Amino acid sequence: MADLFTQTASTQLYRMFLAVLFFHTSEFILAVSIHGRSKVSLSSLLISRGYLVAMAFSVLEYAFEIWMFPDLKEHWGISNLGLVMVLIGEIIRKLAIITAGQAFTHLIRTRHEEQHELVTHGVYGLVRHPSYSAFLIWAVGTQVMLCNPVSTVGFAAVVWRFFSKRIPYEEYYLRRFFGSNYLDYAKRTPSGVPFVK
Ligand SMILES: C[S@@+](CC[C@H](N)C(=O)[O-])C[C@H]1O[C@@H](n2cnc3c(N)ncnc32)[C@H](O)[C@@H]1O
Repeated sequence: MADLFTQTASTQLYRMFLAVLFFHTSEFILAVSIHGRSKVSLSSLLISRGYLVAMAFSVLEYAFEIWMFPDLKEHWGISNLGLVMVLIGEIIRKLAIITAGQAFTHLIRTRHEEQHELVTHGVYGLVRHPSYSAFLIWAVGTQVMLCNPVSTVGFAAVVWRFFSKRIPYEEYYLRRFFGSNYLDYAKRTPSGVPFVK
């Protein structure tokens, strides 16, 4: 376990800690500034039990591998690629939240509210679900950054599965709210999540 205190481990784990802290804190601050403190709960930090289990697993994987296979963590090209993915994911996600503004709710709307307008500009002109594409890139990036092979595949599979179910549900309501406008938008704009139409 002394291996956990090497320069490599402290740099990689510190980057991971900063990435997670920045992601959730900025998510919460943005939600409060867009919707107001009274409408934002701790769930806006996007921390669920499943998420905590996945993060704990990734740290355990890291500890095990740096102990048993320390050379695996010395692939700095891969680790830095993960850092770039984390930064790209952050930027796209925040652009999506700011672009959608009031339309961006952490819980999927199932009732149409008068002020809810269809957003098709900015990053929403490139893909229909920019914040989900961004989260997928961010989450997988955290594991690439740690050079964690098992969690890289695991995070990709779990996050993809989550969005592959969430997108049809979310779009069912968007079609009800915006009718042919949403259908036209969906025809010309990809979902942004691989293999989800
Ligand atoms: C967590 S946000 C995610 C938005 C989008 N799926 C994304 O990945 O950027 C979910 C909320 O955004 C709303 N929403 C999603 N796409 C939208 C759009 N193009 N215009 C307006 N509201 C949208 C949904 O009604 C839902 O309440």
